[in-house]
Amino acid sequence: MEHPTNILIVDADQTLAKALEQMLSDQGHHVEKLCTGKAAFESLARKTPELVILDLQLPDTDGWHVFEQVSDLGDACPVVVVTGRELSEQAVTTLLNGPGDYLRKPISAEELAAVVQRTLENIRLRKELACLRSQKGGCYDQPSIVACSREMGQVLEMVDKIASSDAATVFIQGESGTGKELVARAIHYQSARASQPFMAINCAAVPQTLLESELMGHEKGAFTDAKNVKKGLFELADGGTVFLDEIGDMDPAMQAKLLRVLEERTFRRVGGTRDIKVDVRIVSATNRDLHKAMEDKSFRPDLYYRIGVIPVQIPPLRERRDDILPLAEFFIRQFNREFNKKVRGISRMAQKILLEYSWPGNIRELRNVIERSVILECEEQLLVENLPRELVAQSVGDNIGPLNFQLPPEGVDIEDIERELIRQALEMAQGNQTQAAKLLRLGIDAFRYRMKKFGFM
Ligand SMILES: Nc1ncnc2c1ncn2[C@@H]1O[C@H](COP(=O)(O)OP(=O)(O)OP(=O)(O)O)[C@@H](O)[C@H]1O
Repeated sequence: MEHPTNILIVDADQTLAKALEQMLSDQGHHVEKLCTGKAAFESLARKTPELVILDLQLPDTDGWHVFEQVSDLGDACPVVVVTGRELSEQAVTTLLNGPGDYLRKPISAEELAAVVQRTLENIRLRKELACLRSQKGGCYDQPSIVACSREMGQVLEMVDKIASSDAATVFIQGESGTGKELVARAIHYQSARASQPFMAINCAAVPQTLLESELMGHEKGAFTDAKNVKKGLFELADGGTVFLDEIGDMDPAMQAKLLRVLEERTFRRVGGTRDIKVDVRIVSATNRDLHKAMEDKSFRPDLYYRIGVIPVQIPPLRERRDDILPLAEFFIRQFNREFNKKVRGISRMAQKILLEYSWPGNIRELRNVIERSVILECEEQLLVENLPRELVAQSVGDNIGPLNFQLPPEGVDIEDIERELIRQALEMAQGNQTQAAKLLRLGIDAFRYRMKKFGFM
C-alpha cells in the first residue's frame, strides 16, 4: 500500500460498518466509524477525511445533508454512498458525477470493500496525475533539481538545449546516485514530448532473458508464459521518452537489437513478424566506464557511437560541494513536509561535516542521511550527533590524517595535539562528553581523565 488513507464510515448499520472497519483497518488504513449525522458533522468540522462511506439513512439526520457537506470538499474527498432507498434519477446523476460511487443495499461488506478499493485506487491515480502535472508545469526547474554549483548549472544549460532540440538520443554518464534519472526526466518534461509518456527501465535489474520482451513486447504464445499479446516500453512510450538506465549492463544480443531500434526506429515484438514503427527519444545512462567496456568487448562500439551522440556528464557530489548544503536544506524541507517535522536548519559544525564528507553514494546518500536524521533524531536543528557516525569519523579522520597533518621540522609537543583534539571533539559534539569520547575512540573514563589533565573540567 502506498500510504494509509483516512476513511470515515458513517453508517447506522453496525454489523456492516464493523465488518468494513475491520477489513479496511487490516489493510492499514485509518478508519473512524460513526453512526449519526451529528457525530459526522462534528468530525468533519475537526478534520477532512480522504474518503467517506456514507449511508443515506441515518437515525437523526437526512444523509443528503452530510453528503452535501462532504461534496463541498470536491475531488479532495470522494463519497461512497450506500442506500436502501430508491433514489430519483437526479440524485443518482449527482452521485455518479462526483468522484465517489453509489451502491444499493443489501450489500455485503466484501462487495463494499471492493468498491472502496476501486475508489482508493482512483484517489491514488488522481494524486499521481496531479503530481505529474505539477512536474510538467515547472517542478523540474529550480525547486526540484537543486543546482547551485557552476558544474550543475552547466548540466542544466545542457538539459535546456537538449529538451528544445528533440535530438533522438541522449547519453547521461555519472556515478550512482548523482541524479541521472532526474536529469532524464527533466529533459523529457521540458521537451515537446512532455504530454506523452516517460518510461524508465533499469536494464541491470531485469533478467536479460526478459529484457527484450519488456522493451519490445511479445506476441501471444511467443514463449510459455506469453498468454496474451503484450506491448513493450517502446510502444507504450510512443511519442515520448524511454529511459534506459544501466545500459552498460545490457547483454550483447540485446545490444544488437537495440541498435536496430536506434537506426531504423522499428522493431518486432518477441515472436512477431510485423515491423512496428515508433517515435521515441531514447535517453540512456550508466555509471560504468563504457570505453573500458568496449575495450574488453562487453559493449558494442557501434551502439556506443549511436547512443553517445549527445553526452551529458553529471559530476559526483564531492566535485560540486556548493550543492551540498542547498541539497541538504532542500531534503530537510521535503522530509519536514513528509513526516510533519519542524527542523529549521543545520548547525555550523554539522554543516562542516556534511561539506567535508566524500559522499561516495552521492545525492542518494545525502538524501538518506537527511531522511534518517529528520525522522529519527533531530528536533529543531540538525546537529552533529544526529549524523551517522561514519560521516563524523571520516571528517575528524581527514582533519588529523596523514594528508592534512605535516610534522613541522622543529617538531611539536604531542600534548598540544592531544589538547587540540579534545577541544575539537567537545566542540563537535556540542559539549556532549560521551559523543566526544566516541569521536576519539576513547572510553568515557579515559576521555574525562584527559579533559581534567588539559584543564577542560
Ligand atoms: N540535483 C538534485 N536535486 C534534487 N534531488 C536530487 C538531485 N540529484 C539527485 N537527486 C535525488 O537523489 C536521488 C538519486 O537520484 P537518481 O535516481 O536520479 O540518481 P541516478 O544517478 O539515476 O542513480 P543510479 O545510478 O543509482 O540509478 C533521487 O531521490 C533524486 O531525486
